[in-house]
Amino acid sequence: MLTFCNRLSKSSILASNFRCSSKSLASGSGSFVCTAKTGAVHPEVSFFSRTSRQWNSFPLICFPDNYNLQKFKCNVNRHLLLTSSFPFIFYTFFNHHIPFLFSYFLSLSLYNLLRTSDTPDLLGRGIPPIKLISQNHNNSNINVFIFEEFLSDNECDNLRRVHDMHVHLMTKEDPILCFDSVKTLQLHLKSAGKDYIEVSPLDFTTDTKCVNQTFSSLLKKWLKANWSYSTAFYPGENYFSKMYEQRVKQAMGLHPENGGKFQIISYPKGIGYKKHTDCIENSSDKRDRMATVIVYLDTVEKGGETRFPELGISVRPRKGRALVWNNMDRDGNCDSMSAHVANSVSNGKKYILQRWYYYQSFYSLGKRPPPTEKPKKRLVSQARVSCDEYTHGSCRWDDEWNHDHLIQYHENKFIKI
Ligand SMILES: O=C(O)CCC(=O)C(=O)O
Ligand SMILES: [Fe+2]
Repeated sequence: MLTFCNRLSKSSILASNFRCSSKSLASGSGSFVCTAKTGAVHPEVSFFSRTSRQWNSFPLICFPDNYNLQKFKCNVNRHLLLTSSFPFIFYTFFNHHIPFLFSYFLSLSLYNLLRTSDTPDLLGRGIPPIKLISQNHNNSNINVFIFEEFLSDNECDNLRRVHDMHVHLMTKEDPILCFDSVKTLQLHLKSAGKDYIEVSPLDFTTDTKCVNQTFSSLLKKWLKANWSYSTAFYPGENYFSKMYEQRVKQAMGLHPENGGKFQIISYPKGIGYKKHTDCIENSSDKRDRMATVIVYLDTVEKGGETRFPELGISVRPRKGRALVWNNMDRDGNCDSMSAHVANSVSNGKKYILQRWYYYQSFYSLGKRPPPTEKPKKRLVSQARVSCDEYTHGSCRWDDEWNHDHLIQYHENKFIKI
Protein backbone atom coordinates (compact mmCIF):
# COMPACT_ATOMS: atom_id res chain seq x y z
CA MET A 1 0.00 0.00 0.00
CA LEU A 2 1.29 3.42 -0.91
CA THR A 3 -0.04 6.47 0.79
CA PHE A 4 0.66 10.17 0.74
CA CYS A 5 1.15 11.45 4.29
CA ASN A 6 1.15 15.17 4.02
CA ARG A 7 2.72 17.06 6.90
CA LEU A 8 2.87 14.28 9.43
CA SER A 9 5.32 14.90 12.17
CA LYS A 10 8.28 12.58 12.52
CA SER A 11 6.96 11.07 15.72
CA SER A 12 3.44 10.42 14.42
CA ILE A 13 4.89 8.62 11.45
CA LEU A 14 7.13 6.50 13.63
CA ALA A 15 4.22 5.58 15.85
CA SER A 16 2.03 4.58 12.93
CA ASN A 17 1.90 1.39 11.00
CA PHE A 18 3.78 2.88 8.11
CA ARG A 19 7.36 2.59 7.02
CA CYS A 20 9.02 5.79 5.70
CA SER A 21 12.50 6.23 4.40
CA SER A 22 14.97 7.26 7.08
CA LYS A 23 16.43 9.82 4.64
CA SER A 24 13.15 11.68 4.38
CA LEU A 25 12.63 11.59 8.12
CA ALA A 26 16.10 12.90 8.71
CA SER A 27 15.59 15.70 6.23
CA GLY A 28 12.62 16.90 8.25
CA SER A 29 10.51 17.35 5.14
CA GLY A 30 6.80 17.39 5.95
CA SER A 31 5.50 15.21 3.09
CA PHE A 32 6.27 11.56 2.81
CA VAL A 33 5.34 8.53 0.86
CA CYS A 34 4.89 5.73 3.31
CA THR A 35 4.46 2.03 2.77
CA ALA A 36 2.33 -0.05 5.08
CA LYS A 37 4.28 -2.49 7.24
CA THR A 38 3.34 -5.62 5.37
CA GLY A 39 6.63 -7.35 5.89
CA ALA A 40 7.44 -6.98 2.19
CA VAL A 41 10.92 -5.71 1.54
CA HIS A 42 11.42 -3.47 -1.47
CA PRO A 43 14.94 -3.59 -2.84
CA GLU A 44 16.52 -0.14 -3.14
CA VAL A 45 16.50 -0.34 -6.93
CA SER A 46 12.82 -1.20 -7.30
CA PHE A 47 10.46 1.26 -8.88
CA PHE A 48 8.54 1.45 -5.64
CA SER A 49 11.49 2.50 -3.52
CA ARG A 50 12.89 4.82 -6.15
CA THR A 51 9.55 6.60 -6.56
CA SER A 52 9.01 6.95 -2.82
CA ARG A 53 12.54 8.27 -2.44
CA GLN A 54 11.96 10.91 -5.09
CA TRP A 55 8.62 11.89 -3.62
CA ASN A 56 10.14 12.18 -0.16
CA SER A 57 12.91 14.36 -1.49
CA PHE A 58 10.51 17.09 -2.63
CA PRO A 59 10.76 20.12 -0.37
CA LEU A 60 7.72 21.39 1.50
CA ILE A 61 7.27 24.20 -1.00
CA CYS A 62 6.11 21.64 -3.61
CA PHE A 63 3.03 20.73 -1.57
CA PRO A 64 0.22 23.26 -1.80
CA ASP A 65 -1.73 24.05 1.35
CA ASN A 66 -4.94 22.62 -0.04
CA TYR A 67 -5.50 19.79 -2.47
CA ASN A 68 -4.57 21.32 -5.83
CA LEU A 69 -3.19 18.81 -8.28
CA GLN A 70 -2.44 21.40 -10.95
CA LYS A 71 -0.37 23.53 -8.60
CA PHE A 72 1.33 20.46 -7.21
CA LYS A 73 2.36 19.28 -10.71
CA CYS A 74 3.57 22.75 -11.55
CA ASN A 75 5.63 23.00 -8.35
CA VAL A 76 7.16 19.58 -8.88
CA ASN A 77 8.08 20.36 -12.48
CA ARG A 78 9.70 23.58 -11.44
CA HIS A 79 11.54 21.90 -8.59
CA LEU A 80 12.85 19.15 -10.87
CA LEU A 81 14.05 21.69 -13.40
CA LEU A 82 15.75 23.71 -10.72
CA THR A 83 17.51 20.83 -9.08
CA SER A 84 18.70 18.77 -12.02
CA SER A 85 21.32 19.32 -14.67
CA PHE A 86 18.58 18.47 -17.18
CA PRO A 87 18.24 21.99 -18.66
CA PHE A 88 21.82 22.13 -19.77
CA ILE A 89 21.81 18.69 -21.24
CA PHE A 90 18.55 19.55 -22.90
CA TYR A 91 19.97 22.69 -24.39
CA THR A 92 23.23 21.29 -25.72
CA PHE A 93 21.53 18.20 -27.04
CA PHE A 94 18.82 20.09 -28.82
CA ASN A 95 21.18 22.72 -30.08
CA HIS A 96 22.41 20.26 -32.68
CA HIS A 97 19.05 18.85 -33.29
CA ILE A 98 16.66 21.73 -33.60
CA PRO A 99 16.83 24.39 -36.28
CA PHE A 100 17.27 28.04 -35.42
CA LEU A 101 14.67 29.42 -33.08
CA PHE A 102 13.75 26.22 -31.41
CA SER A 103 17.09 25.66 -29.78
CA TYR A 104 16.92 29.26 -28.69
CA PHE A 105 13.38 28.97 -27.54
CA LEU A 106 14.07 25.93 -25.44
CA SER A 107 17.09 27.42 -23.77
CA LEU A 108 15.21 30.62 -23.15
CA SER A 109 12.21 28.86 -21.70
CA LEU A 110 14.35 26.81 -19.40
CA TYR A 111 16.33 29.85 -18.43
CA ASN A 112 13.13 31.57 -17.52
CA LEU A 113 11.81 28.62 -15.62
CA LEU A 114 15.03 28.56 -13.67
CA ARG A 115 14.83 32.23 -12.97
CA THR A 116 11.16 32.44 -12.13
CA SER A 117 10.15 31.76 -8.58
CA ASP A 118 6.36 31.81 -8.44
CA THR A 119 4.89 34.47 -10.66
CA PRO A 120 1.10 34.06 -10.73
CA ASP A 121 1.14 34.46 -14.50
CA LEU A 122 3.07 31.25 -14.88
CA LEU A 123 0.80 29.18 -12.67
CA GLY A 124 -0.33 26.13 -14.52
CA ARG A 125 2.00 26.94 -17.37
CA GLY A 126 5.23 25.80 -15.81
CA ILE A 127 4.86 22.43 -17.47
CA PRO A 128 7.83 21.70 -19.73
CA PRO A 129 7.14 21.21 -23.45
CA ILE A 130 6.87 17.79 -25.01
CA LYS A 131 8.49 17.20 -28.38
CA LEU A 132 6.38 15.02 -30.66
CA ILE A 133 8.36 12.44 -32.54
CA SER A 134 7.76 11.97 -36.26
CA GLN A 135 6.56 8.49 -37.09
CA ASN A 136 7.86 8.77 -40.65
CA HIS A 137 11.17 10.63 -40.53
CA ASN A 138 14.12 10.40 -38.21
CA ASN A 139 15.66 13.69 -39.13
CA SER A 140 12.96 16.03 -40.31
CA ASN A 141 13.63 19.76 -39.95
CA ILE A 142 10.16 20.27 -38.58
CA ASN A 143 9.81 20.17 -34.82
CA VAL A 144 6.44 19.95 -33.21
CA PHE A 145 5.96 20.69 -29.52
CA ILE A 146 3.00 20.74 -27.21
CA PHE A 147 2.66 22.75 -24.01
CA GLU A 148 -0.14 21.56 -21.77
CA GLU A 149 -2.24 24.11 -19.88
CA PHE A 150 -0.70 26.98 -21.76
CA LEU A 151 -3.92 28.97 -21.40
CA SER A 152 -6.12 28.66 -18.33
CA ASP A 153 -9.72 27.46 -18.56
CA ASN A 154 -10.89 30.99 -17.89
CA GLU A 155 -8.78 32.46 -20.68
CA CYS A 156 -10.06 29.83 -23.12
CA ASP A 157 -13.69 30.36 -22.10
CA ASN A 158 -13.48 34.11 -22.52
CA LEU A 159 -11.81 33.99 -25.91
CA ARG A 160 -14.46 31.56 -27.13
CA ARG A 161 -17.20 33.81 -25.82
CA VAL A 162 -15.82 36.90 -27.55
CA HIS A 163 -15.45 35.00 -30.81
CA ASP A 164 -18.99 33.59 -30.65
CA MET A 165 -20.40 37.02 -29.94
CA HIS A 166 -18.51 38.49 -32.87
CA VAL A 167 -19.65 35.76 -35.25
CA HIS A 168 -23.23 36.08 -34.00
CA LEU A 169 -23.29 39.82 -34.67
CA MET A 170 -21.65 39.51 -38.04
CA THR A 171 -23.78 36.70 -39.40
CA LYS A 172 -26.93 38.79 -39.35
CA GLU A 173 -25.99 39.85 -42.88
CA ASP A 174 -25.11 37.24 -45.47
CA PRO A 175 -21.37 37.32 -46.19
CA ILE A 176 -19.76 38.26 -49.49
CA LEU A 177 -18.24 35.21 -51.15
CA CYS A 178 -14.83 35.31 -52.84
CA PHE A 179 -13.03 32.65 -54.92
CA ASP A 180 -9.42 32.44 -56.04
CA SER A 181 -10.56 31.69 -59.61
CA VAL A 182 -13.61 31.12 -61.81
CA LYS A 183 -12.63 27.45 -61.85
CA THR A 184 -12.93 27.22 -58.07
CA LEU A 185 -16.36 28.85 -58.24
CA GLN A 186 -17.40 26.33 -60.91
CA LEU A 187 -16.24 23.42 -58.79
CA HIS A 188 -18.20 24.66 -55.78
CA LEU A 189 -21.30 25.05 -57.94
CA LYS A 190 -20.83 21.55 -59.28
CA SER A 191 -20.57 20.06 -55.80
CA ALA A 192 -23.81 21.87 -54.87
CA GLY A 193 -25.55 20.27 -57.88
CA LYS A 194 -25.76 23.62 -59.70
CA ASP A 195 -23.32 22.96 -62.53
CA TYR A 196 -25.90 24.17 -65.07
CA ILE A 197 -25.16 27.72 -63.87
CA GLU A 198 -22.61 29.30 -66.13
CA VAL A 199 -20.08 31.65 -64.62
CA SER A 200 -17.36 33.85 -66.07
CA PRO A 201 -14.90 36.52 -64.82
CA LEU A 202 -17.75 39.01 -65.37
CA ASP A 203 -19.50 37.58 -62.32
CA PHE A 204 -16.79 38.99 -60.08
CA THR A 205 -17.43 42.58 -59.00
CA THR A 206 -14.98 45.14 -60.41
CA ASP A 207 -11.35 44.57 -59.34
CA THR A 208 -12.20 41.75 -56.96
CA LYS A 209 -12.54 37.99 -56.81
CA CYS A 210 -15.85 38.38 -55.00
CA VAL A 211 -19.34 37.90 -56.38
CA ASN A 212 -22.16 40.39 -55.76
CA GLN A 213 -24.53 40.36 -52.82
CA THR A 214 -27.41 38.53 -54.53
CA PHE A 215 -25.18 35.78 -55.91
CA SER A 216 -23.34 35.54 -52.52
CA SER A 217 -26.62 34.95 -50.68
CA LEU A 218 -27.62 32.22 -53.13
CA LEU A 219 -24.23 30.57 -52.81
CA LYS A 220 -24.41 30.66 -49.03
CA LYS A 221 -27.65 28.69 -49.23
CA TRP A 222 -26.36 26.24 -51.84
CA LEU A 223 -23.05 25.62 -50.12
CA LYS A 224 -24.92 25.27 -46.78
CA ALA A 225 -22.46 27.63 -45.08
CA ASN A 226 -19.87 24.85 -44.97
CA TRP A 227 -16.96 26.79 -43.57
CA SER A 228 -14.89 27.65 -40.53
CA TYR A 229 -15.07 31.09 -38.89
CA SER A 230 -12.14 33.35 -38.15
CA THR A 231 -12.14 36.59 -36.17
CA ALA A 232 -9.01 38.61 -35.52
CA PHE A 233 -7.51 41.14 -33.18
CA TYR A 234 -4.15 42.85 -33.23
CA PRO A 235 -1.13 43.23 -30.92
CA GLY A 236 -1.56 45.95 -28.33
CA GLU A 237 -5.32 46.16 -28.78
CA ASN A 238 -6.08 44.53 -25.48
CA TYR A 239 -4.52 43.25 -22.29
CA PHE A 240 -4.69 39.64 -23.39
CA SER A 241 -2.56 40.19 -26.50
CA LYS A 242 0.25 41.72 -24.46
CA MET A 243 0.17 39.05 -21.82
CA TYR A 244 -0.06 36.25 -24.38
CA GLU A 245 2.85 37.38 -26.52
CA GLN A 246 5.02 37.67 -23.43
CA ARG A 247 4.00 34.19 -22.38
CA VAL A 248 4.87 32.84 -25.84
CA LYS A 249 8.19 34.64 -25.78
CA GLN A 250 9.01 33.29 -22.38
CA ALA A 251 8.01 29.73 -23.16
CA MET A 252 8.96 29.46 -26.83
CA GLY A 253 11.44 32.23 -27.53
CA LEU A 254 9.32 33.63 -30.37
CA HIS A 255 9.53 37.41 -30.46
CA PRO A 256 6.43 39.62 -30.39
CA GLU A 257 7.84 41.81 -33.22
CA ASN A 258 7.71 38.79 -35.52
CA GLY A 259 4.10 37.96 -34.73
CA GLY A 260 1.10 38.78 -36.90
CA LYS A 261 -2.53 39.18 -35.96
CA PHE A 262 -4.30 36.91 -33.46
CA GLN A 263 -6.96 34.73 -35.01
CA ILE A 264 -9.67 32.90 -33.14
CA ILE A 265 -11.04 30.20 -35.43
CA SER A 266 -14.04 27.95 -34.86
CA TYR A 267 -15.04 24.81 -36.75
CA PRO A 268 -18.62 23.55 -36.49
CA LYS A 269 -19.35 19.83 -36.74
CA GLY A 270 -18.37 18.41 -40.13
CA ILE A 271 -15.89 21.20 -40.91
CA GLY A 272 -12.11 21.01 -41.17
CA TYR A 273 -9.42 22.69 -43.21
CA LYS A 274 -7.62 21.28 -46.24
CA LYS A 275 -3.96 20.22 -46.31
CA HIS A 276 -1.61 23.21 -46.66
CA THR A 277 1.65 24.74 -45.53
CA ASP A 278 1.46 28.02 -43.63
CA CYS A 279 4.40 29.36 -45.68
CA ILE A 280 4.72 29.63 -49.46
CA GLU A 281 6.83 26.88 -50.96
CA ASN A 282 9.71 27.87 -53.31
CA SER A 283 9.36 31.54 -52.49
CA SER A 284 12.41 33.70 -51.86
CA ASP A 285 10.47 36.21 -49.77
CA LYS A 286 11.49 35.84 -46.15
CA ARG A 287 8.54 37.86 -44.92
CA ASP A 288 6.76 34.60 -44.45
CA ARG A 289 5.37 32.44 -41.67
CA MET A 290 8.27 30.79 -39.98
CA ALA A 291 6.43 29.25 -37.03
CA THR A 292 2.82 28.66 -36.04
CA VAL A 293 1.43 28.73 -32.51
CA ILE A 294 -2.04 27.30 -31.90
CA VAL A 295 -3.88 26.96 -28.62
CA TYR A 296 -6.98 24.78 -28.46
CA LEU A 297 -9.68 26.70 -26.64
CA ASP A 298 -11.81 23.64 -25.94
CA THR A 299 -11.61 19.87 -25.97
CA VAL A 300 -13.30 18.35 -29.00
CA GLU A 301 -15.39 15.24 -28.40
CA LYS A 302 -14.34 13.54 -31.64
CA GLY A 303 -12.23 14.60 -34.62
CA GLY A 304 -10.73 18.03 -35.25
CA GLU A 305 -7.13 16.87 -34.84
CA THR A 306 -4.28 18.91 -36.30
CA ARG A 307 -2.55 16.33 -38.44
CA PHE A 308 0.85 16.44 -40.13
CA PRO A 309 0.54 13.76 -42.82
CA GLU A 310 4.21 13.91 -43.87
CA LEU A 311 5.43 13.52 -40.30
CA GLY A 312 2.82 11.05 -39.13
CA ILE A 313 1.86 13.30 -36.21
CA SER A 314 -1.67 13.99 -35.09
CA VAL A 315 -2.64 16.21 -32.17
CA ARG A 316 -6.01 16.14 -30.43
CA PRO A 317 -7.64 19.42 -29.50
CA ARG A 318 -7.44 19.60 -25.73
CA LYS A 319 -8.50 22.70 -23.84
CA GLY A 320 -5.54 24.95 -23.00
CA ARG A 321 -3.00 22.87 -24.96
CA ALA A 322 -0.61 24.85 -27.15
CA LEU A 323 0.89 23.39 -30.31
CA VAL A 324 3.91 25.05 -31.90
CA TRP A 325 5.97 24.07 -34.91
CA ASN A 326 8.36 25.58 -37.45
CA ASN A 327 7.32 25.84 -41.09
CA MET A 328 10.70 26.93 -42.42
CA ASP A 329 14.22 25.65 -42.08
CA ARG A 330 17.07 27.56 -40.47
CA ASP A 331 17.68 29.55 -43.67
CA GLY A 332 14.08 30.65 -44.03
CA ASN A 333 13.04 28.16 -46.72
CA CYS A 334 9.51 26.87 -46.55
CA ASP A 335 9.58 23.14 -45.82
CA SER A 336 6.86 21.00 -47.42
CA MET A 337 7.12 18.56 -44.51
CA SER A 338 5.33 21.13 -42.36
CA ALA A 339 2.10 20.54 -44.32
CA HIS A 340 -0.85 20.01 -42.03
CA VAL A 341 -4.58 19.42 -42.09
CA ALA A 342 -7.35 20.31 -39.66
CA ASN A 343 -9.35 17.07 -39.58
CA SER A 344 -13.03 17.71 -39.74
CA VAL A 345 -14.89 17.76 -36.45
CA SER A 346 -16.99 14.62 -35.96
CA ASN A 347 -18.62 15.60 -32.70
CA GLY A 348 -18.61 18.89 -30.84
CA LYS A 349 -17.11 22.20 -31.92
CA LYS A 350 -13.48 23.16 -32.28
CA TYR A 351 -11.95 26.52 -31.35
CA ILE A 352 -8.34 27.62 -31.70
CA LEU A 353 -6.32 30.74 -31.09
CA GLN A 354 -3.70 30.99 -33.83
CA ARG A 355 -0.77 33.33 -34.34
CA TRP A 356 1.86 33.13 -37.06
CA TYR A 357 5.44 34.25 -36.42
CA TYR A 358 7.35 35.54 -39.44
CA TYR A 359 10.98 34.88 -40.39
CA GLN A 360 11.52 38.54 -41.20
CA SER A 361 9.49 41.31 -39.63
CA PHE A 362 8.06 44.10 -41.82
CA TYR A 363 6.28 47.37 -41.32
CA SER A 364 2.66 46.31 -41.67
CA LEU A 365 3.10 43.07 -39.72
CA GLY A 366 0.75 42.93 -36.75
CA LYS A 367 -0.92 46.22 -37.68
CA ARG A 368 -4.63 46.45 -38.31
CA PRO A 369 -5.14 47.05 -42.03
CA PRO A 370 -7.37 49.97 -43.02
CA PRO A 371 -10.98 48.96 -43.73
CA THR A 372 -11.16 47.30 -47.14
CA GLU A 373 -12.54 49.47 -49.88
CA LYS A 374 -13.49 46.55 -52.05
CA PRO A 375 -15.95 45.34 -52.93
CA LYS A 376 -17.44 48.81 -52.83
CA LYS A 377 -20.87 47.68 -51.69
CA ARG A 378 -19.70 45.60 -48.78
CA LEU A 379 -21.57 46.67 -45.64
CA VAL A 380 -19.77 47.57 -42.43
CA SER A 381 -21.33 44.62 -40.64
CA GLN A 382 -20.65 42.22 -43.46
CA ALA A 383 -18.04 39.48 -43.30
CA ARG A 384 -16.34 37.75 -46.20
CA VAL A 385 -15.93 34.10 -47.06
CA SER A 386 -12.81 33.14 -49.01
CA CYS A 387 -12.69 29.88 -50.94
CA ASP A 388 -9.16 29.60 -52.20
CA GLU A 389 -9.49 26.25 -53.93
CA TYR A 390 -11.95 23.45 -54.15
CA THR A 391 -11.35 20.81 -51.52
CA HIS A 392 -13.33 20.03 -48.44
CA GLY A 393 -12.80 22.79 -45.88
CA SER A 394 -11.14 25.29 -48.19
CA CYS A 395 -13.63 28.08 -47.44
CA ARG A 396 -13.22 30.31 -44.41
CA TRP A 397 -15.47 33.06 -43.14
CA ASP A 398 -13.42 35.90 -41.73
CA ASP A 399 -13.72 39.27 -40.14
CA GLU A 400 -11.48 41.54 -38.11
CA TRP A 401 -12.64 42.70 -34.73
CA ASN A 402 -14.47 45.94 -35.03
CA HIS A 403 -14.24 48.82 -32.62
CA ASP A 404 -17.22 47.80 -30.51
CA HIS A 405 -15.66 44.47 -29.68
CA LEU A 406 -12.53 46.18 -28.48
CA ILE A 407 -14.51 48.51 -26.25
CA GLN A 408 -16.31 45.52 -24.77
CA TYR A 409 -13.01 43.81 -24.25
CA HIS A 410 -11.56 46.82 -22.46
CA GLU A 411 -14.61 47.17 -20.29
CA ASN A 412 -13.97 43.62 -19.20
CA LYS A 413 -17.44 42.58 -20.17
CA PHE A 414 -16.26 39.49 -21.93
CA ILE A 415 -12.71 38.88 -20.86
CA LYS A 416 -11.83 38.51 -17.25
CA ILE A 417 -8.30 37.35 -16.81
O1 LIG B 1 -7.20 24.12 -36.89
C1 LIG B 1 -6.11 23.58 -36.99
O2 LIG B 1 -5.83 22.59 -36.33
C2 LIG B 1 -5.08 24.14 -37.94
C3 LIG B 1 -5.46 25.44 -38.57
C4 LIG B 1 -4.50 25.87 -39.62
O3 LIG B 1 -3.63 25.15 -39.98
C5 LIG B 1 -4.58 27.21 -40.25
O4 LIG B 1 -5.55 27.93 -40.02
O5 LIG B 1 -3.65 27.57 -40.96
FE1 LIG C 1 -2.11 26.12 -41.09
